[in-house]
Amino acid sequence: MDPYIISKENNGVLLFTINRPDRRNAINYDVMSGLEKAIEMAKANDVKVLAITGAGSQAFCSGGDLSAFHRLKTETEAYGMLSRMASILYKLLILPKPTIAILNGSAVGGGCEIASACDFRIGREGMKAGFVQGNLAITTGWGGGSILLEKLPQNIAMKMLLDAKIYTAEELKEFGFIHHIYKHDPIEACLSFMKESLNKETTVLEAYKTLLIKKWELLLMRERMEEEAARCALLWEGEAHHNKVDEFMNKKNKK
Ligand SMILES: CC[C@@H](C(=O)O)C(=O)SCCNC(=O)CCNC(=O)[C@H](O)C(C)(C)COP(=O)(O)OP(=O)(O)OC[C@H]1O[C@@H](n2cnc3c(N)ncnc32)[C@H](O)[C@@H]1OP(=O)(O)O
Repeated sequence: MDPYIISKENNGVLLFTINRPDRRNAINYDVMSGLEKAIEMAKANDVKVLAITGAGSQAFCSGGDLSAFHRLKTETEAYGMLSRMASILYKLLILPKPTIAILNGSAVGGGCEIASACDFRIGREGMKAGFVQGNLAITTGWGGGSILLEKLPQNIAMKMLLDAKIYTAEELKEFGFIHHIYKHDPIEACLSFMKESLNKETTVLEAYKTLLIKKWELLLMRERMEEEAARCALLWEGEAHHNKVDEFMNKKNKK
């Protein structure tokens, strides 16, 4: 099974689907490459919006693939992976087209970071999400913490990061993390949410996105996301983190 699917939907929507439902759409290096490719493809003239979702109905994305990344032990090893994804999420943040995350199911850890890098987030009724990194004795490491602090009121963003809790769709909507809760088909929901924008000329969409990109540049987002990756890498090599990941792996192996 391909780890990701890139498809052209109606009305100029390019859809990137993380296709690892049996791993709850966890991110490995193949998915990272796929996302990078989709971001490049979204720059084409016939693409108006880039949408990101996960395969199946259980998860949008469960963050970094703990099986694949478990072998990264040192700060340097972890930094290579974290910094690569932070650079991809920065490219997503500054894509000159509107972007939307369709949260078809749970979004945890790095899954929330990917969603945060998109301009809009819609969630399926009953979905849950949370920045759970703190429970693994690390922080956000893909730049998503810095993004969240700019997109949500500071007190709400800090509470979400510090508490590392999982929230319901209703709570997430109240926080302003998701902008709409849908009930049925995810693609239909995306097309409906983006309907008015999709009617506009690509040049108009790009021009507005350029205003936003200027803001991200002034806020030094690239530098801040890189620093976030570096700080997370430092915590990554700590014993506390490795113990927490071992707990997750042992639970999984005992099943
Ligand atoms: C590394 C980057 C870092 C960052 O910078 O942000 C992070 O992303 S840290 C966060 C890492 N993610 C997690 O801690 C989440 C772990 N997963 C879960 O909490 C749950 O799986 C879920 C996402 C809430 C879904 O729960 P549920 O629907 O009950 O499914 P299962 O737990 O039974 O999982 C099914 C299957 O998938 C495997 N799985 C799930 N998440 C991951 C993952 N992140 N990496 C690798 N594998 C994952 C899980 O082990 C099960 O496998 P099997 O037992 O073999 O079926």
